[in-house]
Amino acid sequence: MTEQATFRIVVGSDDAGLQYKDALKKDLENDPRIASVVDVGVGTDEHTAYPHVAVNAARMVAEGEADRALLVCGTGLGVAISANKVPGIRAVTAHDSYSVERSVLSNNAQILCFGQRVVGLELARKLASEWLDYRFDESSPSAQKVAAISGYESASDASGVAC
Ligand SMILES: O=C(CO)[C@H](O)COP(=O)(O)O
Repeated sequence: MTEQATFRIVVGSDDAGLQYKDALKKDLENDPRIASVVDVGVGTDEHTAYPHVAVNAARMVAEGEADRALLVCGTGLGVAISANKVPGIRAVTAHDSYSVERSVLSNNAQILCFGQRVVGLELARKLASEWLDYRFDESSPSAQKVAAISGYESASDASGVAC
């Protein structure tokens, strides 16, 4: 039975991540688990710095225009740091299978970041594919820990949420 297309994905990179972003985008466009792919750049010969691309993508997720984002820069670090500035966003850099799994199952992260200068393309493609199979379980023990993260975002509750 064909799995129902569920994810609306946004992809983005700086020029250091362009090659991987384009390769991953092509994979996603051919993946039956994907409903739509939006590319927020960069394009060829475009040199927008990673914070702007990452925040644009993260805002789309935070505002419900996309379900998840896949971001690439040289290390995968700058795009994650930038995306995490958007309230409600949990972005991680992960280059191994276990971390990718836990980024969803433990952290309910909506954004996965890769470093084109760090991980091989074939591994990145495999990790992106695995990532699409994971769904956060709101009834799991991890849910209250994720809620605690969100609690620290609230200006009115600087002490956070106990768990
Ligand atoms: O990896 C990057 C940011 O984390 C980016 O692709 C390169 O940044 P730079 O070293 O500041 O040029």
